[in-house]
Amino acid sequence: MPLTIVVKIGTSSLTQPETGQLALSTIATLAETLCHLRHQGHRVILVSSGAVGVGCARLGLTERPKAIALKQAVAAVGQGRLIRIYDDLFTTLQQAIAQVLLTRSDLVQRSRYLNAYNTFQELLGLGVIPIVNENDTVAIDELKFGDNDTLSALVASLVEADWLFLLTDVDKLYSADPRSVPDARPISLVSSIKELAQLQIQTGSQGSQWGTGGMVTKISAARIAIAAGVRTVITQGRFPRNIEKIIQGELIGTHFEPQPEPTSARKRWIAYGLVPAGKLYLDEGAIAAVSLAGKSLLAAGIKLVEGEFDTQDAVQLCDTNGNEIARGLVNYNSNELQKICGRHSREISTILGYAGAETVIHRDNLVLT
Ligand SMILES: Nc1ncnc2c1ncn2[C@@H]1O[C@H](COP(=O)(O)OP(=O)(O)O)[C@@H](O)[C@H]1O
Ligand SMILES: N[C@@H](CCC(=O)OP(=O)(O)O)C(=O)O
Repeated sequence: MPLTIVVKIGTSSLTQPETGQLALSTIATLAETLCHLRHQGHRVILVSSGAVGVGCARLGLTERPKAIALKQAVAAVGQGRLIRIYDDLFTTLQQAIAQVLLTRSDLVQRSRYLNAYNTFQELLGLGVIPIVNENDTVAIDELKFGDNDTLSALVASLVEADWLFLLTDVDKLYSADPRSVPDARPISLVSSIKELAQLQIQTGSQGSQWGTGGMVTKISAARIAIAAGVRTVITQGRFPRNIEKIIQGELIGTHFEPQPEPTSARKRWIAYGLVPAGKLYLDEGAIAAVSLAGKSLLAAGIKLVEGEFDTQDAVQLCDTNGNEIARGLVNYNSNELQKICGRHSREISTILGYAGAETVIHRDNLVLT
């Protein structure tokens, strides 16, 4: 059966750690592997980092720039070179590729989200391998994926992929960073989001010299993907041929089993496509109603409202410590909610002077995170 496979490769696997130069043999083997998967009839998307790393090598910069404008300029230099290298390799293998550069705002607006979906379907239907990266040169801070682990999970969720491979410079996930904790325990299988929380994995604060997110963004990417029903694997980028072995059933790397009942596409868009504009802090009764009983959120259970937002914006629902439990689309703006929070639904029309919706967030627009 044809599978949809998303492969994400990080800067740490694309470049040589000592020099920052491209790891050509890895990239060539990756291209061969992806072509092989295409020949077997599978639909393949590559999410490739490396624009900033390659741009730095091209310009002789010895470390990743911190200033935003410089990073954006460097990415513009690197992305062109990166795609040229991919195009040369894939052309040799007679495989068409496409460059797809996305920003967060492309997934925020529902019409653009659906448009991105249609474009991916069209490319995959044509047998093309889309090569995706964040459009670093124009992305602004508030509307950024920030890291390609998250981007790849959102793409995998968008196209409802069967597999997401996160290729990196460690062979699998460990209980702690194996670089600083040599006896960290390797983890081969994570069978649910609940188990992931119980494992209490230590990730340290950052990734390798050229990587951005480290393991923390891979774990949150895995959560997004498995909620969408995508089997996710963290494995070593230096051995791209392992992808085929893994699909054939070998337990290489760390596998995250997909949730048996994936969240619907619209709810995934609410949870991960949209950027939340505010926070609602709930009391215990409201948390139980929303998270255990699957009910809508009423004004009475809201203790505090944070941020400025409009009707139909996405907000985070949190416990009193600020831990997020859900996201949803609000039926009231932040000014209205300041006035009605903690109050019974029947009081709303008197407080506001007009009749509003009975629920603050209807359960159809609410998704547990
Ligand atoms: N619990 C952990 N298990 C494995 N690796 C970890 C863990 N915590 C932190 N790391 C670090 O994450 C790094 C990979 O992240 P990163 O450099 O961002 O890679 P990439 O460029 O592939 O996205 C590894 O080199 C490793 O040192
Ligand atoms: N978009 C950036 C990559 C961001 C990123 O997530 O990098 P990495 O942690 O190496 O996967 C680039 O192309 O340099």
